[in-house]
Amino acid sequence: MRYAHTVERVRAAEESLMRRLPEGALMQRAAAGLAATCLQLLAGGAERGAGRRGRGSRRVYGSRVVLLVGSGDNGGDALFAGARLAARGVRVTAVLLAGERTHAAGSAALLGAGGVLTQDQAAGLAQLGRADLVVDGIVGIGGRGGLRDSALPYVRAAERAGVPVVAVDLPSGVDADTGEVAGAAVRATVTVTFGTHKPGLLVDPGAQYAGVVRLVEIGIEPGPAAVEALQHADVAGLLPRPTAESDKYRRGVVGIAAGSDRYPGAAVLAVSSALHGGAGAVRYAGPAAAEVVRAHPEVLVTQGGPKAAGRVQAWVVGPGLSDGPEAERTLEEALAAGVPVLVDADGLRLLARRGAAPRAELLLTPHAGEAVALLAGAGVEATREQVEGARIGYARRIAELYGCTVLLKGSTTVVAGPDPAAPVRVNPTGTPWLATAGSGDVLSGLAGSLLAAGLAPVDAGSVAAYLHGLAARTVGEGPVTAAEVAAALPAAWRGVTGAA
Ligand SMILES: NC(=O)C1=CN([C@@H]2O[C@H](COP(=O)(O)OP(=O)(O)OC[C@H]3O[C@@H](n4cnc5c(N)ncnc54)[C@H](OP(=O)(O)O)[C@@H]3O)[C@@H](O)[C@H]2O)[C@@H](O)CC1
Ligand SMILES: [K+]
Repeated sequence: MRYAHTVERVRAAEESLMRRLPEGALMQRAAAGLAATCLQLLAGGAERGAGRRGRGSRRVYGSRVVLLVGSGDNGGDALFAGARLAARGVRVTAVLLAGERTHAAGSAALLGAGGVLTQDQAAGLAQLGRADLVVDGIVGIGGRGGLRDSALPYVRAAERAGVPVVAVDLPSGVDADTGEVAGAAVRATVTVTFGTHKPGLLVDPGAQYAGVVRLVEIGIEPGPAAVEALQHADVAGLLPRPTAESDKYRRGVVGIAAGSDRYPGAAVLAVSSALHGGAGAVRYAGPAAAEVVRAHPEVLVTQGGPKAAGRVQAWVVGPGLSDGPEAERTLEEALAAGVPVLVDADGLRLLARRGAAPRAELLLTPHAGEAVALLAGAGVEATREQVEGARIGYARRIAELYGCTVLLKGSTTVVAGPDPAAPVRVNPTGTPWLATAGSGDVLSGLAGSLLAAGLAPVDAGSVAAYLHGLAARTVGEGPVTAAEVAAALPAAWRGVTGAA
């Protein structure tokens, strides 16, 4: 598992550790880790961005590094790392954005190692134009709001230079706790973060600015995490494994109530994905029964609603369900079945109209637009942009309002359970190619299968998102169809369990 902690927890852990260490020891650990990454990039390491200087900048000695230095310890880290680089023969210029308020010991260390300090904008911009690497030490976990205007010309010049940008702790302008970006932020090639990940590095939009994230251990123990991201081994541990005694009922039977005369394809995709998602059997209830059985003869179908379908261990209700009294009845019957229920797509809009009625075994899988409808159903106004900009907070909010688990789909999918003290899961395997028609139906069928197999809603949702992303990548880097993603699920599954 990869964990991320709030600024509050990082600060508390830092204070407790600093009391036991000589002054400045933590900053030296941070600076050493930061300098190591910079040296690797200058030497032409694997993460090097599109350097326009080619072979010439592969040498460390004589290369040029510009530090953008703000008023706090984030700038201090940059200055001490700069001193280490200067000691290796790098030509280091620190552009001081906060004048007199710059970290004094850091400035002295850089000067002592042969580096240069400047507060002159023209000189700073000229240096950026010649840099081989830029270090963003403008602001770290002490930051509030987006980048300030005074920093913008430098950040733009660094972008124009087209050289690697290393963010210190987090890209300046990204909110450490939420990943929100108010206005502009630094776009980093690599972010070197200290002690623990910050939530804003793992969730979009912040994650998009962070580039490759490297964690430097500095010895802090920040306690319970705010955010966690599954890794292969975690997923392998959560996936159900049939035993010799397993029959289809023990493996889990999932019911799919999806599709309509207008949208039969949603039913076929959700069923296809449920079949590939490890369920012992799939039952289908709805008007697309003929299409479903033609595509998947092994599925037990009924034209009626969930009540007519027979026993299942979980229901998926909503994809392509359309609107109207029949759709409403379908949702009611699934909710009354007394088993875990995943509600998606049209089902979510119907649920929003009924308003919040807390149910722990419910898993809602909205995208941002459906999240807005769910919020409105509980009397909370928000726009799509607001939801997309602050995913963790809104997923938590809907989970709290509806007393259930919420999987908020999007550029970073996040899963929040009803317990506000538990960490939110963010999915690390997403790919923009998954933003394709029918992709959500595939995710629903898979998560429903996992619910039927007995996974708790948070696990079913986060494991499904993980495999869904991996499956898309398995198909290849490039356009994928939802049907291809569903077909690639077994390979993604094997990739995870085989690697564990
Ligand atoms: N925690 C740890 O374990 C360790 C932490 N370490 C390091 O310390 C860093 C935290 O340092 P910090 O506390 O000095 O805060 P920091 O982020 O430098 O900001 C300082 C000042 O910036 C200002 N400011 C605010 N918003 C702004 C904006 N948008 N744009 C521009 N400026 C803005 C604001 O001052 P203001 O101008 O508002 O008066 C604020 O007071 C941390 O990220 C890590 O790098 C490591 O050394 C080792 C271990
Ligand atoms: K920074």
